[in-house]
Amino acid sequence: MSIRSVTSSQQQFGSTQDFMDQPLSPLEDTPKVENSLGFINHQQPLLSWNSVTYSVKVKDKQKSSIRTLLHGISGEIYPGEVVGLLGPSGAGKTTLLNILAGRIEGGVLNGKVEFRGKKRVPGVFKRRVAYVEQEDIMYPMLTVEETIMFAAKLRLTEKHYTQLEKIERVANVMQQLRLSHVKRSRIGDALNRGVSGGERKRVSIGVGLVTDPDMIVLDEPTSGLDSNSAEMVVELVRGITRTRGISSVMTVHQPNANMLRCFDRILLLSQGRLVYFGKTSEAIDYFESMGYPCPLRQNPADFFIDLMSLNNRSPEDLENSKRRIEQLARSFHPAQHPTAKLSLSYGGLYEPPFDPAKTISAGGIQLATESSWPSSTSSIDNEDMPRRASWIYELKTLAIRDAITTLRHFTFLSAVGLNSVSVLLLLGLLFFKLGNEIESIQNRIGLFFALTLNSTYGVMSHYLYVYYKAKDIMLTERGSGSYRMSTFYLAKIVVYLPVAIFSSWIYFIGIYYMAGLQNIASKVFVSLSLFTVLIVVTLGVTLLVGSFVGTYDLASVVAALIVTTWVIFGGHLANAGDLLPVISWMQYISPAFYVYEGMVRTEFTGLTLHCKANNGLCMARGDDVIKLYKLDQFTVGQCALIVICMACLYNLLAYVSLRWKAKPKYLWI
Ligand SMILES: Nc1ncnc2c1ncn2[C@@H]1O[C@H](COP(=O)(O)OP(=O)(O)OP(=O)(O)O)[C@@H](O)[C@H]1O
Repeated sequence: MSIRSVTSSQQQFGSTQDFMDQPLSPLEDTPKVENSLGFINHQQPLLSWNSVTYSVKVKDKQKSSIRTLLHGISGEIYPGEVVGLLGPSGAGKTTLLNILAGRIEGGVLNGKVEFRGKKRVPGVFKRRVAYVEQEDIMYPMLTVEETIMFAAKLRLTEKHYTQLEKIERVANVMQQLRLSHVKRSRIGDALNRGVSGGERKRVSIGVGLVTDPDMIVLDEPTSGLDSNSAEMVVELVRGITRTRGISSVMTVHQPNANMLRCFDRILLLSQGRLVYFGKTSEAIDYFESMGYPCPLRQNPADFFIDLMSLNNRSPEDLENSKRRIEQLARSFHPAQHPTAKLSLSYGGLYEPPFDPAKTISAGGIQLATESSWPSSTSSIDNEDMPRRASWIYELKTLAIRDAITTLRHFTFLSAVGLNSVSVLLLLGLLFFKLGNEIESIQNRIGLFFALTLNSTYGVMSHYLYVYYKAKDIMLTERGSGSYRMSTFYLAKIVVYLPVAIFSSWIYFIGIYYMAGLQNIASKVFVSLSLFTVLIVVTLGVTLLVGSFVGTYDLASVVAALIVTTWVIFGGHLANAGDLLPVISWMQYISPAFYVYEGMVRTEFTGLTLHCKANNGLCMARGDDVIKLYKLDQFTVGQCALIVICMACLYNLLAYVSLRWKAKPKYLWI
């Protein structure tokens, strides 16, 4: 019988026997490889945690106090085992999960967590654990296959894995997660149709799995999924856990009975306290022995969560539920509880780690084959092992990924293209054939102002948007140590800059010739170069703003303020030499000022203007215009040098700021 033919509402259990007697899902038919290691009791836990206590400072009505979110939680997880963390909302499931995954920030953490019986070494542990976040944060423009392949390229070193091995590994992961049929489909997002929610979640798992971890940690992998997709995700995790001999731990809000049966053990939390940690199959009997029998035909998970929840319906109910939770938390002692020590008992035997020499099929799916699944890297994962791919390989991989995502980003490219064409037409027609009359002075100056304005506003608004899209993914990937910040930053520059420059050159060159500015190669070159350096400065400032401002909305406001200040002090709106000393310094920190002055000087130098009427205001030489507008404070060479320095400075600051801000500050015990 297919598991999908039984919905959660149809599956009701009243006793341990009912609960365990239900037909197995196809994945539970996974053949058991003969155990050479003996019973699970002989195994060392992969991860163990002892008396974990976690507190944070909370501010309430101007008063700050310490709130303890976890109270002395202990436990362990063995290879081949799936543990579910259950509890009502706010019980501390995610907090505990993050501590186990080494991803907790802030607060005070006490206790002991050991990986393979030793204190965790952050660099090594990060590589051995795949953390699957609740949100599926991936590039929507990449296909399923590309997403997993880029993860493999970034996290499997060239030294230990050939390209062919990576390709085989990706194919295997897709096969295991039943993604092969959608491998060429894009991930998608709210605006672009992509794979389904369940498939997207499985891709997230695949991204972690492709690195061959010892443990998968999943935060609410079923949230937002329909019950069929949710069951499938949990079953697949269970199948993979078994066949590879890894460990899986996940938080699940309200698992239905089928999902619950996928957990070998469950850890029940209430108000940050351990209420039960033991075999799933024995939980009903345990609570019955405590005086809380599971009502007939109720989903055991719902029953457990009801037991652990505060009941706010009346003050009396609240008191009773508090007393119950207190009693349950006090009564449960892992050391005295046999099931908490026994660990995996699936079929009574431990299924050893995945044997690549065997082909294992589960639920009709071939899970792995000898030729295609290299052995775990655990044995070679020591301190001397290169942590990552080489710098240049990493840069190349990130740049290719950025190029693909940028070129497939239709909205972004349309906005950039539309901006180029509309600016070209608007400014080109507005300043068409300026001529050399005296009236053309204002138009020429206005044109250079408009060009600096657009290159700053346009670049900042477009690239801030794409950068924030990539930032969330970067933070997630940096959390698992996928790559260096230097390669991430340079890849962005390598990809964004040509797009920004090329799209800006289109209108700059078009407008230059439409307006009939001085057609001397050296002048065109100098103005175009100044304009280009301004784009580099703007991109640096954009990334700088993006690095220290948390949200895109706020960053847009900050960016607009910066560009407005640049433009106000850019030398066009107010005569550069006539500003009050108290604010005149601001023009010197505005790159637009130097670029504007440099371009105006280049254009007006050597320009002869024709006077129609001799009314005393006639300036026959462009050089006189430069003096009149006090745009002669710096030579063109000095202007160029200053903006080049600014381009280097802002990009360096952006890199340093990004590196500092995006560095995960996790607590380790
Ligand atoms: N950094 C923090 N500062 C203050 N309170 C926090 C912090 N982190 C978590 N909490 C609080 O601790 C409690 C446990 O949070 P946690 O997210 O671990 O619960 P949960 O069991 O995963 O809940 P849910 O199922 O709703 O996600 C919650 O009440 C939460 O508001």
